Amino acid sequence: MTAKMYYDADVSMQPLADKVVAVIGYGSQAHAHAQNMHDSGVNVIIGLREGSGSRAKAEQAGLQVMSIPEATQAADVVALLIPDEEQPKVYAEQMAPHLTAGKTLLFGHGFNVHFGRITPPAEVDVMLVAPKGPGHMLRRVYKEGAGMPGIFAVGQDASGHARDTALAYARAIGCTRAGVLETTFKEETETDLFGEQAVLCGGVTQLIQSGFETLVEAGYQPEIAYFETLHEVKLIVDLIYEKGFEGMRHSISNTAEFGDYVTGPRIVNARTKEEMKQVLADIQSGAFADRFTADYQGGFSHMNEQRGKMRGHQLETVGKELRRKMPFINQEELEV
Ligand SMILES: NC(=O)C1=CN([C@@H]2O[C@H](COP(=O)(O)OP(=O)(O)OC[C@H]3O[C@@H](n4cnc5c(N)ncnc54)[C@H](OP(=O)(O)O)[C@@H]3O)[C@@H](O)[C@H]2O)C=CC1
Ligand SMILES: CC(=O)[C@](C)(O)C(=O)O
Ligand SMILES: [Mg+2]
Ligand SMILES: [Mg+2]
Repeated sequence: MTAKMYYDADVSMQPLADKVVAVIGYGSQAHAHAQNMHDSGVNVIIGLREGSGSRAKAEQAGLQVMSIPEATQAADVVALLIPDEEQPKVYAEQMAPHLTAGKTLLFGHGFNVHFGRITPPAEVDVMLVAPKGPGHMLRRVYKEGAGMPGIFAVGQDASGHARDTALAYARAIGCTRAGVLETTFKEETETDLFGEQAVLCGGVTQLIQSGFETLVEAGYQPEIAYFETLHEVKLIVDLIYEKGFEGMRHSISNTAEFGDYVTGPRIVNARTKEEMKQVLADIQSGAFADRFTADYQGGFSHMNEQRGKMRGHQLETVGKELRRKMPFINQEELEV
């Protein structure tokens, strides 16, 4: 192992002991950070916009809610956890005037600092703590007593002890239970964007959808196609997650393993990897960030078109019905 890994025993929560931490927002990451820190004994307050629909949910969780400027003013550490595209304006108008010397500004992703959309003042500590997974799962695994790996970076160390604050925060949200390591804003931003686009979100959904469509278009029953190309993904991935490729391949049949070696490289091939390199180049150059910002400024027309397209897809409608009959699958709406 070359990276220095940090676990619970390596990290003190002392840097947050007499501090107030404001979490700005109460969405996927924010509610998980806030509730995990609250359960870890940190003094957490929430900053929300006027008329926010999340106020009641945060208060129900026992958290004190304020306006964003008030929370920024009241806190020692301010975690900005609203959508990346919304951050620059909210930061400039409601937070920057209250970010006085000695405070800490913390991000869950390096996007806005790395791409120059937010430039914090020199007298504050600037850091990121990025859990490697969705916010709702960050909360779920914490409640189960487990943790989610995370990475942290110090962008600016005005106080001289920014690293200790970042590590304490990573521990408070449960990341040091699973393993934490140090990165830079650049490395976190580029690897996170690449991972979610090429593999985790874009890659996985396209692979599932193409497999499902291939079977259905060939006349097979959509329910079988759903079980085969979507439901079972989790079962296979759980084995990879627990035991790596070799452990997964130990569990599957020799027939499946042979087909895996023969067919895998036909589906994800040298062209795919070449394309992945282009995707990474677009991320590194800022071209993807510009495209994302432009779509946001145009009312997210591309994003909304894509959302609409998938909503009525057979993969989704059949899946919804099948999942309803599986009581062991969490049937509750996501908490926020
Ligand atoms: N989603 C994830 O799992 C991950 C996210 N991240 C990073 O975490 C950050 C937050 O992302 P995510 O959790 O997905 O965000 P969400 O989309 O879940 O954020 C929603 C929250 O942001 C608030 N909000 C939205 N717009 C505004 C605005 N203009 N003014 C004030 N509040 C606003 C909403 O307020 P209201 O409640 O009033 O509607 C809501 O509380 C990003 O930097 C992201 O890259 C990092 C790792 C994983
Ligand atoms: C969940 C997570 O890690 C992502 C995919 O990076 C994100 O939601 O931005
Ligand atoms: Mg991520
Ligand atoms: Mg991300």
